[in-house]
Amino acid sequence: MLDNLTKRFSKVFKDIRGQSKLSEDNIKEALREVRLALLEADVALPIVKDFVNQVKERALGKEFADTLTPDQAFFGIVNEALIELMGKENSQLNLAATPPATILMAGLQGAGKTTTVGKLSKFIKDQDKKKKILLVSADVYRPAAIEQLKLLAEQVQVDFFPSDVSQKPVEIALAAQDYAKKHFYDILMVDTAGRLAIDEEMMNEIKAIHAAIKPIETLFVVDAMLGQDAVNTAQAFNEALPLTGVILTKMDGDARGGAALSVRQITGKPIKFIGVGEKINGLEPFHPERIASRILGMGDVMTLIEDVQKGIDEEIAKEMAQKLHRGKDFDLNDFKAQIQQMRNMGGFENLLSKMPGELGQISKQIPEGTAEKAMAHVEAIINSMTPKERANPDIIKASRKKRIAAGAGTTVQEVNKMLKQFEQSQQMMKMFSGKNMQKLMRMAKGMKGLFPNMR
Ligand SMILES: Nc1nc2c(ncn2[C@@H]2O[C@H](COP(=O)(O)OP(=O)(O)OP(=O)(O)O)[C@@H](O)[C@H]2O)c(=O)[nH]1
Repeated sequence: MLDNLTKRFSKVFKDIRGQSKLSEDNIKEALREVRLALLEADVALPIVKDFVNQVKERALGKEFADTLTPDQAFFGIVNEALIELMGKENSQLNLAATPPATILMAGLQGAGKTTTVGKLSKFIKDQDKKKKILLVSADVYRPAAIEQLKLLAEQVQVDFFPSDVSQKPVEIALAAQDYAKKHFYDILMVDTAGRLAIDEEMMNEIKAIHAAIKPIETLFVVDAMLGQDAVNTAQAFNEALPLTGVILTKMDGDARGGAALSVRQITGKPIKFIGVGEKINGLEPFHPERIASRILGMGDVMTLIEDVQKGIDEEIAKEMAQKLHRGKDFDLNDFKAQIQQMRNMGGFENLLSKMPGELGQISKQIPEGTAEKAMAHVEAIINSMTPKERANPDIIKASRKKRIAAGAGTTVQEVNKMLKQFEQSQQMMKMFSGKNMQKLMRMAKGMKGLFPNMR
């Protein structure tokens, strides 16, 4: 996803690195790279021009904090401009209607509409299991489409309102809405027929459905891989129907990213979700700042954290199973290795402070150097133990504790405190092991490339 853009943008900041300040002359090449990156991504020329001008104006017109190097300042400007281009913040699904909150899905054939109805039902259910959802297909031209939706409804365990090809689309939608009202559904999702291209008949049909059921959300589903074409069809639909949002599908296959960058600017409507795979859980809310972060090679830290959080239970379960299997616990040798790895990534505080959002804020509350000092202290104590003691701290007797303390230049109390803390942190350290560690390493590498001054 967005690989080409990320590669292109990695070149942008190289020329500025090492400069003492930003000037018209030394940002020229970087601006040219930004322009090329966006054009290659299939962003429309007027948007590209506007974007480059804005970045230029901001780069030359602002005083920056002394703590920022010019490349960091330029990076910040580009990041901000990308986020604004994509609509600043995540635009959530609006379900604030007298039930049922009706969602109408529109789009061309093969865009991924039906699949997205299934994914969206799962997304809503995952957030609130109690939500009662009803799905209906008004696609009377393809019996297979009705069947496909029925199967999806079974898969995500939501209800399905049957329809058949002899009925009129508006009648189907109205009957489903009536049924949903009478049976107290929270949400009704109406899937509609797609065509190969925009034609008047299809537009009239969907306009009639829209007028009849008055949906709270009218979502346009479009294949991101179509680039500018995706944006143009979204615009055409938007002129015929008051869209409330766009869902870009197949972002997993879209290395260019042009649609994600231009939909908001051209249609004025937010991208609410992106499709990132064929599977039923392949749907993510669209967060402009996270996408900007990916484009700029920073990885998607927030989604990474969510993944890590989601992964904890699984990790602990796996670790427990392995422990039972080999009869070995996470020991001080592992603990020391983890501290070392953390240091290789630039240190715990450093990592934390480079993370955007809430985590970045947390780092400001920790007095500088505290975490690093504590880690160094712990490491010194571990270093003065024998390998056997590290593997099994329980064998450490009082006399040995004295010598360990002396070896590390500390007291027995400190050794005891550290052993207690170690016990408590065993669970936490597992979070930074295996798969999660690899993810964090990748993220840290991305940051190091952009901030060469980082420790
Ligand atoms: N890789 C990938 N494939 C997707 C995504 N979303 C949908 N697809 C695939 O795109 C194809 C078309 O999806 P459908 O849901 O059948 O498309 P549709 O818009 O309902 O098509 P019609 O019913 O013909 O209008 C299917 O093979 C889906 O698996 C996505 O986010 N990523």
